Amino acid sequence: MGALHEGHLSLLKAAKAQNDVVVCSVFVNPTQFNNAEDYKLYPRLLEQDAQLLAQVGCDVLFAPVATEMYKQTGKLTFDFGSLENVMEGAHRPGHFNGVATVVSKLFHLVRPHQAFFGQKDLQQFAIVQQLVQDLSFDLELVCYPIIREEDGLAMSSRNRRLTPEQRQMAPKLYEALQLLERQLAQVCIEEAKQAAIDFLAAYPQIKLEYLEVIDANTLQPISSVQEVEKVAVCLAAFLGEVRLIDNLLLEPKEIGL
Ligand SMILES: Nc1ncnc2c1ncn2[C@@H]1O[C@H](COP(=O)(O)OP(=O)(O)OP(=O)(O)O)[C@@H](O)[C@H]1O
Ligand SMILES: CC(C)(CO)[C@@H](O)C(=O)[O-]
Ligand code: BAL
Repeated sequence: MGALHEGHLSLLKAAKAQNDVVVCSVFVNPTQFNNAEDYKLYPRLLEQDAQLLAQVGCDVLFAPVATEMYKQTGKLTFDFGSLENVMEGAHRPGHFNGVATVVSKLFHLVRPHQAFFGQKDLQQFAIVQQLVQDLSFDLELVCYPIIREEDGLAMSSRNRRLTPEQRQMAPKLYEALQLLERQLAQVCIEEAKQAAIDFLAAYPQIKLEYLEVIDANTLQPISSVQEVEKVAVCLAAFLGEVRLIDNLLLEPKEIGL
Protein backbone atom coordinates (compact mmCIF):
# COMPACT_ATOMS: atom_id res chain seq x y z
CA MET A 1 0.00 0.00 0.00
CA GLY A 2 3.02 2.26 -0.40
CA ALA A 3 4.93 4.61 1.91
CA LEU A 4 7.65 2.06 1.44
CA HIS A 5 10.14 1.09 4.12
CA GLU A 6 12.91 -1.51 4.52
CA GLY A 7 10.31 -4.22 5.22
CA HIS A 8 8.76 -3.73 1.81
CA LEU A 9 12.17 -3.37 0.18
CA SER A 10 13.29 -6.73 1.65
CA LEU A 11 10.43 -8.32 -0.31
CA LEU A 12 11.42 -6.46 -3.46
CA LYS A 13 15.07 -7.53 -3.14
CA ALA A 14 14.09 -11.17 -2.59
CA ALA A 15 11.73 -11.01 -5.57
CA LYS A 16 14.42 -9.49 -7.77
CA ALA A 17 16.97 -12.14 -6.74
CA GLN A 18 14.61 -14.90 -7.87
CA ASN A 19 12.89 -13.44 -10.93
CA ASP A 20 13.65 -11.67 -14.21
CA VAL A 21 10.88 -9.12 -13.90
CA VAL A 22 9.47 -7.67 -10.69
CA VAL A 23 6.21 -5.75 -10.44
CA CYS A 24 5.26 -3.80 -7.33
CA SER A 25 1.72 -2.62 -6.76
CA VAL A 26 1.21 0.52 -4.72
CA PHE A 27 -2.48 0.85 -4.05
CA VAL A 28 -4.17 2.05 -0.88
CA ASN A 29 -7.13 -0.24 -1.35
CA PRO A 30 -10.35 1.39 -0.09
CA THR A 31 -12.30 -1.86 0.19
CA GLN A 32 -10.07 -3.30 2.92
CA PHE A 33 -10.40 -0.32 5.27
CA ASN A 34 -13.02 -0.63 7.99
CA ASN A 35 -12.15 2.81 9.36
CA ALA A 36 -12.60 5.90 7.17
CA GLU A 37 -10.00 7.96 9.07
CA ASP A 38 -7.43 5.18 8.72
CA TYR A 39 -8.00 5.27 4.94
CA LYS A 40 -7.89 9.07 4.74
CA LEU A 41 -4.73 9.39 6.84
CA TYR A 42 -2.87 6.38 5.39
CA PRO A 43 0.55 7.75 4.26
CA ARG A 44 0.74 8.31 0.49
CA LEU A 45 4.25 8.97 -0.90
CA LEU A 46 4.16 7.77 -4.48
CA GLU A 47 7.06 9.89 -5.83
CA GLN A 48 9.38 8.73 -3.05
CA ASP A 49 8.16 5.13 -3.48
CA ALA A 50 8.99 5.24 -7.20
CA GLN A 51 12.55 6.32 -6.42
CA LEU A 52 13.05 3.58 -3.82
CA LEU A 53 11.65 0.98 -6.20
CA ALA A 54 14.06 2.08 -8.93
CA GLN A 55 16.95 1.72 -6.47
CA VAL A 56 16.13 -1.93 -5.73
CA GLY A 57 15.72 -2.75 -9.42
CA CYS A 58 11.93 -3.05 -9.52
CA ASP A 59 10.91 -3.22 -13.17
CA VAL A 60 7.29 -2.09 -13.04
CA LEU A 61 5.37 0.08 -10.59
CA PHE A 62 1.62 -0.53 -10.84
CA ALA A 63 -0.18 2.30 -9.07
CA PRO A 64 -3.79 2.42 -10.21
CA VAL A 65 -6.34 4.94 -8.94
CA ALA A 66 -9.29 3.53 -7.02
CA THR A 67 -11.94 4.64 -9.53
CA GLU A 68 -10.08 2.81 -12.31
CA MET A 69 -9.42 -0.29 -10.21
CA TYR A 70 -13.06 -0.66 -9.16
CA LYS A 71 -14.84 0.75 -12.27
CA GLN A 72 -16.43 -2.55 -13.24
CA THR A 73 -16.27 -4.47 -10.01
CA GLY A 74 -19.45 -5.63 -8.28
CA LYS A 75 -19.51 -6.55 -4.61
CA LEU A 76 -17.56 -9.79 -4.26
CA THR A 77 -18.09 -11.95 -1.22
CA PHE A 78 -15.55 -14.39 0.15
CA ASP A 79 -15.88 -16.80 3.03
CA PHE A 80 -12.68 -17.88 4.76
CA GLY A 81 -14.50 -19.45 7.70
CA SER A 82 -12.46 -19.88 10.85
CA LEU A 83 -9.38 -18.28 9.26
CA GLU A 84 -11.09 -14.89 9.29
CA ASN A 85 -13.15 -15.12 12.48
CA VAL A 86 -10.17 -14.30 14.70
CA MET A 87 -7.76 -11.40 15.24
CA GLU A 88 -7.76 -8.95 12.30
CA GLY A 89 -10.89 -10.46 10.76
CA ALA A 90 -12.79 -10.26 14.05
CA HIS A 91 -11.74 -6.66 14.73
CA ARG A 92 -11.85 -5.24 11.20
CA PRO A 93 -15.24 -6.20 9.72
CA GLY A 94 -15.03 -6.65 5.94
CA HIS A 95 -11.25 -6.26 5.92
CA PHE A 96 -10.38 -9.66 4.44
CA ASN A 97 -13.20 -9.45 1.93
CA GLY A 98 -11.52 -6.29 0.63
CA VAL A 99 -8.06 -7.88 0.73
CA ALA A 100 -9.27 -10.97 -1.16
CA THR A 101 -11.03 -8.78 -3.74
CA VAL A 102 -8.02 -6.62 -4.49
CA VAL A 103 -5.47 -9.44 -4.33
CA SER A 104 -7.56 -11.44 -6.83
CA LYS A 105 -7.70 -8.43 -9.14
CA LEU A 106 -3.96 -7.77 -8.77
CA PHE A 107 -3.13 -11.41 -9.51
CA HIS A 108 -5.31 -11.34 -12.64
CA LEU A 109 -3.88 -8.03 -13.84
CA VAL A 110 -0.21 -8.77 -13.14
CA ARG A 111 -0.22 -12.57 -13.56
CA PRO A 112 2.84 -13.16 -11.37
CA HIS A 113 4.62 -16.49 -11.10
CA GLN A 114 5.55 -15.69 -7.52
CA ALA A 115 3.98 -13.24 -5.06
CA PHE A 116 5.87 -11.95 -2.02
CA PHE A 117 4.23 -11.10 1.30
CA GLY A 118 5.45 -10.24 4.79
CA GLN A 119 4.98 -12.27 7.97
CA LYS A 120 3.92 -9.07 9.72
CA ASP A 121 0.48 -9.65 8.20
CA LEU A 122 0.42 -13.30 9.26
CA GLN A 123 -3.35 -13.72 9.00
CA GLN A 124 -3.41 -11.96 5.64
CA PHE A 125 -0.88 -14.49 4.34
CA ALA A 126 -3.04 -17.41 5.53
CA ILE A 127 -6.08 -15.84 3.85
CA VAL A 128 -4.18 -15.30 0.59
CA GLN A 129 -2.96 -18.92 0.70
CA GLN A 130 -6.58 -20.05 1.01
CA LEU A 131 -7.63 -17.66 -1.78
CA VAL A 132 -4.98 -19.06 -4.12
CA GLN A 133 -6.23 -22.59 -3.42
CA ASP A 134 -9.91 -21.69 -3.69
CA LEU A 135 -9.54 -19.85 -7.02
CA SER A 136 -6.72 -22.06 -8.38
CA PHE A 137 -4.34 -19.18 -9.05
CA ASP A 138 -1.28 -20.61 -10.77
CA LEU A 139 1.41 -18.96 -8.67
CA GLU A 140 3.73 -19.55 -5.77
CA LEU A 141 3.28 -17.55 -2.57
CA VAL A 142 6.33 -16.59 -0.58
CA CYS A 143 6.40 -15.20 2.97
CA TYR A 144 9.38 -13.26 4.36
CA PRO A 145 10.23 -12.37 7.98
CA ILE A 146 9.39 -9.14 9.74
CA ILE A 147 11.98 -6.37 9.39
CA ARG A 148 12.26 -4.31 12.57
CA GLU A 149 13.65 -0.95 13.61
CA GLU A 150 16.74 -1.08 15.85
CA ASP A 151 14.57 -0.82 18.94
CA GLY A 152 12.45 -3.79 17.83
CA LEU A 153 9.39 -1.98 16.47
CA ALA A 154 8.07 -3.80 13.41
CA MET A 155 8.43 -1.52 10.40
CA SER A 156 5.05 -0.30 9.18
CA SER A 157 3.84 2.54 7.01
CA ARG A 158 1.50 3.53 9.82
CA ASN A 159 4.51 4.17 12.11
CA ARG A 160 4.86 7.49 10.27
CA ARG A 161 1.64 8.62 11.91
CA LEU A 162 2.97 8.17 15.45
CA THR A 163 3.81 11.24 17.53
CA PRO A 164 7.40 11.26 18.92
CA GLU A 165 6.02 10.12 22.31
CA GLN A 166 3.98 7.31 20.75
CA ARG A 167 6.97 6.26 18.64
CA GLN A 168 9.08 6.00 21.77
CA MET A 169 6.43 3.81 23.41
CA ALA A 170 5.72 1.60 20.35
CA PRO A 171 8.61 -0.93 20.87
CA LYS A 172 6.76 -2.05 24.04
CA LEU A 173 4.55 -4.09 21.69
CA TYR A 174 7.52 -6.19 20.58
CA GLU A 175 8.77 -6.37 24.18
CA ALA A 176 5.36 -7.72 25.22
CA LEU A 177 5.56 -10.44 22.57
CA GLN A 178 9.07 -11.38 23.71
CA LEU A 179 7.91 -11.48 27.33
CA LEU A 180 5.01 -13.70 26.28
CA GLU A 181 7.42 -16.03 24.47
CA ARG A 182 9.62 -16.33 27.57
CA GLN A 183 6.61 -16.89 29.82
CA LEU A 184 5.27 -19.67 27.60
CA ALA A 185 8.37 -21.73 28.46
CA GLN A 186 7.49 -21.50 32.15
CA VAL A 187 3.77 -21.13 32.80
CA CYS A 188 0.44 -21.99 31.15
CA ILE A 189 -0.88 -19.92 28.25
CA GLU A 190 -3.43 -17.96 30.30
CA GLU A 191 -0.79 -16.92 32.85
CA ALA A 192 1.71 -16.07 30.13
CA LYS A 193 -0.87 -13.92 28.33
CA GLN A 194 -1.80 -12.18 31.56
CA ALA A 195 1.85 -11.32 32.21
CA ALA A 196 2.10 -9.66 28.79
CA ILE A 197 -1.23 -7.86 29.26
CA ASP A 198 -0.08 -6.59 32.67
CA PHE A 199 3.22 -5.45 31.15
CA LEU A 200 1.41 -3.35 28.53
CA ALA A 201 -1.13 -2.03 31.04
CA ALA A 202 1.74 -0.08 32.64
CA TYR A 203 1.77 2.13 29.52
CA PRO A 204 -1.57 3.96 29.38
CA GLN A 205 -0.82 5.35 25.89
CA ILE A 206 -1.06 1.78 24.57
CA LYS A 207 -4.56 0.30 24.18
CA LEU A 208 -4.26 -3.41 23.53
CA GLU A 209 -6.97 -4.72 21.20
CA TYR A 210 -6.06 -8.41 21.23
CA LEU A 211 -3.22 -10.67 22.26
CA GLU A 212 -3.44 -14.27 21.08
CA VAL A 213 -1.42 -17.46 21.28
CA ILE A 214 -2.41 -19.42 18.19
CA ASP A 215 -1.71 -22.45 16.07
CA ALA A 216 0.19 -20.76 13.23
CA ASN A 217 -1.39 -23.12 10.69
CA THR A 218 -5.06 -22.81 11.64
CA LEU A 219 -4.80 -19.38 13.39
CA GLN A 220 -7.01 -20.71 16.18
CA PRO A 221 -6.22 -19.89 19.81
CA ILE A 222 -4.67 -22.84 21.62
CA SER A 223 -4.84 -23.89 25.23
CA SER A 224 -1.47 -25.66 25.33
CA VAL A 225 1.68 -25.06 23.29
CA GLN A 226 2.33 -28.82 23.17
CA GLU A 227 -0.81 -29.20 21.00
CA VAL A 228 0.65 -27.84 17.80
CA GLU A 229 3.64 -27.91 15.53
CA LYS A 230 4.05 -24.15 15.16
CA VAL A 231 2.90 -21.50 17.63
CA ALA A 232 2.49 -17.80 16.88
CA VAL A 233 1.88 -14.95 19.30
CA CYS A 234 0.05 -12.01 17.78
CA LEU A 235 -1.24 -8.66 18.92
CA ALA A 236 -2.93 -5.49 17.76
CA ALA A 237 -2.87 -2.26 19.73
CA PHE A 238 -3.74 1.41 19.36
CA LEU A 239 -1.36 4.22 20.13
CA GLY A 240 -3.73 7.16 19.92
CA GLU A 241 -5.61 6.65 16.66
CA VAL A 242 -2.85 4.56 15.08
CA ARG A 243 -3.45 0.84 15.06
CA LEU A 244 -0.39 -1.41 14.85
CA ILE A 245 0.01 -5.19 14.64
CA ASP A 246 2.95 -7.48 15.34
CA ASN A 247 3.67 -11.17 15.85
CA LEU A 248 6.36 -13.74 16.59
CA LEU A 249 6.49 -17.24 15.19
CA LEU A 250 7.77 -19.69 17.79
CA GLU A 251 9.18 -23.10 17.15
CA PRO A 252 8.37 -25.52 20.01
CA LYS A 253 12.10 -25.83 20.72
CA GLU A 254 12.30 -22.05 21.19
CA ILE A 255 9.78 -22.26 23.99
CA GLY A 256 11.70 -24.93 25.82
CA LEU A 257 9.74 -28.01 24.77
N1 LIG B 1 8.22 -4.81 8.68
C1 LIG B 1 7.95 -5.56 7.64
N2 LIG B 1 8.79 -6.56 7.29
C2 LIG B 1 8.53 -7.35 6.22
N3 LIG B 1 7.44 -7.23 5.44
C3 LIG B 1 6.55 -6.26 5.75
C4 LIG B 1 6.76 -5.38 6.86
N4 LIG B 1 5.73 -4.50 6.90
C5 LIG B 1 4.92 -4.82 5.90
N5 LIG B 1 5.39 -5.86 5.20
C6 LIG B 1 4.74 -6.54 4.08
O1 LIG B 1 4.70 -5.70 2.97
C7 LIG B 1 3.54 -5.97 2.21
C8 LIG B 1 2.81 -4.68 1.98
O2 LIG B 1 2.28 -4.24 3.20
P1 LIG B 1 1.55 -2.86 3.40
O3 LIG B 1 1.74 -2.01 2.23
O4 LIG B 1 0.19 -3.08 3.90
O5 LIG B 1 2.51 -2.23 4.47
P2 LIG B 1 2.60 -2.04 6.01
O6 LIG B 1 3.87 -1.34 6.22
O7 LIG B 1 2.28 -3.36 6.68
O8 LIG B 1 1.49 -1.04 6.35
P3 LIG B 1 0.60 -1.00 7.59
O9 LIG B 1 1.23 -1.75 8.70
O10 LIG B 1 0.45 0.43 7.88
O11 LIG B 1 -0.64 -1.69 7.10
C9 LIG B 1 2.70 -6.96 3.01
O12 LIG B 1 2.92 -8.27 2.51
C10 LIG B 1 3.29 -6.81 4.40
O13 LIG B 1 3.13 -7.97 5.20
C1 LIG C 1 -2.33 -7.60 0.32
C2 LIG C 1 -2.51 -6.12 0.05
C3 LIG C 1 -1.67 -5.73 -1.15
C4 LIG C 1 -3.96 -5.89 -0.31
O1 LIG C 1 -4.19 -4.51 -0.55
C5 LIG C 1 -2.18 -5.24 1.30
O2 LIG C 1 -3.02 -5.58 2.37
C6 LIG C 1 -0.75 -5.33 1.71
O3 LIG C 1 0.05 -4.69 1.01
O4 LIG C 1 -0.44 -6.00 2.72
N1 BAL D 1 -0.93 -4.18 6.00
C1 BAL D 1 -2.14 -4.96 5.84
C2 BAL D 1 -3.27 -4.24 5.33
C3 BAL D 1 -3.97 -3.29 6.21
O1 BAL D 1 -3.55 -3.01 7.33
O2 BAL D 1 -5.01 -2.80 5.78
